[in-house]
Amino acid sequence: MANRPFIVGNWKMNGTRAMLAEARAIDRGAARHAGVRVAVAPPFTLIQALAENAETMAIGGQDCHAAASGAYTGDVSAAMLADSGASFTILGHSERRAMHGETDEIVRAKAEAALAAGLEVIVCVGETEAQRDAGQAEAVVCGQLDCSLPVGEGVAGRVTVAYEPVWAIGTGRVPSVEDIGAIHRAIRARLVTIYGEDGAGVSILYGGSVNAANAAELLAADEVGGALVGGASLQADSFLAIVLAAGGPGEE
Ligand SMILES: O=C(CO)COP(=O)(O)O
Repeated sequence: MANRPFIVGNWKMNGTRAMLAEARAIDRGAARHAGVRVAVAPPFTLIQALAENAETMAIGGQDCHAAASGAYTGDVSAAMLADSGASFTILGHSERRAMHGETDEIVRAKAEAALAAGLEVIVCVGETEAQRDAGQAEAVVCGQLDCSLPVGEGVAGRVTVAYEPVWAIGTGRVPSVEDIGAIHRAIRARLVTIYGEDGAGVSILYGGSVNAANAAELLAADEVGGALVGGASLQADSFLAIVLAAGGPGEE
């Protein structure tokens, strides 16, 4: 059976307790669209408050440390995320790869730690504009999959891949539906190489300037199993419009 469409809001470094009402509105909307799996990844400081109030949506982190505990000032472990009520974490976002020097190897170590703590993982991959212009998008993305995905028995069922072309994040620019389909097909083929037949069941999300107006078209591209949404996830209205586009009419 195909997975439910998966729509994930990545709040990045946005949100204080003033956002709790918005989160509640998203959760109520998620309850009306049971055909869609809805999740929000707020900053660490809001995970517990959102998780305590969420009835339908899943709550996750945006990163975790690879170690279980220790002298890592400012970091948060996967077990701490789980303890706060998170059920998943995003890993290897391009902003962390670029601004925090996260390599594929670091992302894989974090993913292994997250799985060990009982979390699901959303592993992000994506090429820069220069890499796309050089015709390397597919090779870059497949290399990231090869080296940053966790592997092992039963792992594929707890992994989601998010394809986020770096040049489409926060820019309002999106690849053509054909280009999204082509790279998602390549990702699917690579997932099958990595995970065998279990790779066919891994959800692949598209991320990068997804909004209420373009969601239906982007979500219809080949092998797109949902969306990882930044800016448009910060308001319940625009985020729920994307959820609606993913699942068709709800009960409203
Ligand atoms: O990076 C993203 C989600 O992880 C995408 O961000 P935007 O939707 O703001 O482009």
